[in-house]
Amino acid sequence: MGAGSSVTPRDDMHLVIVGGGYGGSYFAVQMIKSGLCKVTLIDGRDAMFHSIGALRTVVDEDYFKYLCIPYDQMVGDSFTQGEVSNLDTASKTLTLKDGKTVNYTHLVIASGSRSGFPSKVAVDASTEEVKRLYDEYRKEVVAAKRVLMIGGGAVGVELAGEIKTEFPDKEVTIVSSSEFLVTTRTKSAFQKNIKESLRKKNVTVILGDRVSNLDDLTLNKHVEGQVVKTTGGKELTADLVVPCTGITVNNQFFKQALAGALTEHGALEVNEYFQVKGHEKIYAMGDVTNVNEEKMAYTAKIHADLIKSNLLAEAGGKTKKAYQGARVAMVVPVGRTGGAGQFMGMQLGDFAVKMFKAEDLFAKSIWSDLGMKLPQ
Ligand SMILES: Cc1cc2nc3c(=O)[nH]c(=O)nc-3n(C[C@H](O)[C@H](O)[C@H](O)COP(=O)(O)OP(=O)(O)OC[C@H]3O[C@@H](n4cnc5c(N)ncnc54)[C@H](O)[C@@H]3O)c2cc1C
Repeated sequence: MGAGSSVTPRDDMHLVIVGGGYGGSYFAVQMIKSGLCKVTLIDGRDAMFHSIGALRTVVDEDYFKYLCIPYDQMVGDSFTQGEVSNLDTASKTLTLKDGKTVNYTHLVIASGSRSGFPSKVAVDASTEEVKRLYDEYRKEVVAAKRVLMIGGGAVGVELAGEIKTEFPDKEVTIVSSSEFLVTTRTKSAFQKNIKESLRKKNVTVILGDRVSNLDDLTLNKHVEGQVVKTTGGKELTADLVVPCTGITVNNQFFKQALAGALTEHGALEVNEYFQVKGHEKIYAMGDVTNVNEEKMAYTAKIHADLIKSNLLAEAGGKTKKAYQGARVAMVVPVGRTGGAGQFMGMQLGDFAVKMFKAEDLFAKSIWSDLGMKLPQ
């Protein structure tokens, strides 16, 4: 039992968490600390991928040491490595790709989302593989004089900023079909600030125009002089074209079993306690849910805190709390020197963004939240 805890351990409870991203890892650490029950964290990787730092690693080899947070050091024997391939809700069994099975009494689905490299990596990519991927990709970036991002969400903007900060002589362009950068959930002052931040770095931004010859392009590889065409009639030349076009829910293993709770986008419908529709003992958190808010590590952690306190409340016969939603906190670095942010109704400029996030991309706080010592 956790030190100083008044929780009565439940020997009949086995809490299994699928997905050790920002939500699942933090939740596992907290639940182990609580001493309530046996906890198993399952992930296909050997280490949590700190995706917030992924784009810095594209230009800075040194950042790699913060990128992969080893599960064995984080949760010890409570970790099982393997990609979950099936869920059977009748027998309460998960099957892993290697055939191994894990039974649960309570299940938390925190399998998150995927997006193209270099913002995320495969569910089964080892730390060694992740290092190799970024080392190789850095060479593609170094070789390209002209880099073009397809998509002006947070990933397109941040990657443009990282490349321009490290390599000011490269031509960097963002093409976005949306008229908004990052997300429509931000105020016009944020839009103005982020555009100004990109302008100061000499990033070319084309909004409200769509790449029309995607199928003809070689993506994520240095190919001298590719012509990127847009529906607005532009022809742009780039030596590296990077897709930065949004996220897809990781739902393969529960698609069938939880078909009745899937939204049209494949996310899981949850109630105000994060219980999956129609399943009292199955919870979901983070990017995999249909909660109508920005998909963020920050909100995944708030979901985790709520599920934890409700499991403890339930065990102690106390009243559960309903989710009240999270306020938008959007801080987008444009390289390590600044960017734009919107936080608790305030607009943040270069200095605040640099101090709050841009310098270390939350490496210190993420490692520390997981009870880990930051590598030197
Ligand atoms: C470049 C970038 C910058 C970002 N910056 C910020 C930021 O500054 N602040 C912020 O709050 N958010 C930020 N985000 C968003 C944030 O990363 C996501 O919202 C967050 O990762 C969601 O956390 P999660 O726990 O739901 O899932 P994830 O972090 O996606 O983790 C899911 C985990 O599940 C595992 N998994 C999936 N399927 C299976 C399976 N079948 N079997 C076993 N394991 C499985 C995966 O391996 C992974 O470890 C950023 C994202 C990117 C890409």
